[in-house]
Amino acid sequence: MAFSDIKLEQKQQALAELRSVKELFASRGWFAGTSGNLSVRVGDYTPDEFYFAITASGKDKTVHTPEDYLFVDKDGKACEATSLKPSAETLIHNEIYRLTGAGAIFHVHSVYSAVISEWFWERKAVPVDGVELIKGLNIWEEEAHIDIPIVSNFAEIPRIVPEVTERLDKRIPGIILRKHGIYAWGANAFEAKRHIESFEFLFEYVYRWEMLNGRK
Ligand SMILES: CSC[C@@H](O)[C@@H](O)C(=O)COP(=O)(O)O
Ligand SMILES: [Zn+2]
Repeated sequence: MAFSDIKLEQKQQALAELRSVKELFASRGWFAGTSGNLSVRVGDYTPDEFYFAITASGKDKTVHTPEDYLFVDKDGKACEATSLKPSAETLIHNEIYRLTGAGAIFHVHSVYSAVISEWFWERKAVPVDGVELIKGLNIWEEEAHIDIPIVSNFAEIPRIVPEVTERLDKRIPGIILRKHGIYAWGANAFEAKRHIESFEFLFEYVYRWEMLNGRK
């Protein structure tokens, strides 16, 4: 399927979803200092051909402008003539879509995710035990244990991609970049939002639990 074959309404819907999620996350203070990026996939999917709308790089995500988003292909290249640059982290979105076929991917920076990713860096995963909001990740076993993978935060994004390939766990709809933030995805924007909110809750829980226990 060529990008031009995708219906205009579908593209407009993706942009409307991005706009409303961006506004909500901004109201929570999740885009400090222009950080964070969001994307929603459009059209049919195969691992070799897909398209998505993504936030343009370096924008103030607390405001709406006509230059907030652009469409890119499976290589992260713009689908239409534009002076906008896609997010600097577009290749991470590309790899997550390629591996999972997700419908939306959201990335935010939070102090809790950054602190606990460093705290658990040696084990390369944040462990969470039996917390109810694990069910928000669509994992329904009682007293489930999950390990949320952490990958390196290299300045060159292409160096991060192979770690995402290696560490992404299809049962867990998220991956943490060390001292950076969370990527969460889902079949659509509704699910990706539920996942990122659940992760952020779990990070704060784990942080507070570790503090309470005075772990060394
Ligand atoms: C300004 S700090 C954040 C960036 O380095 C990056 O991690 C980020 O999340 C936003 O980059 P962007 O290129 O705007 O998508
Ligand atoms: Zn980031």
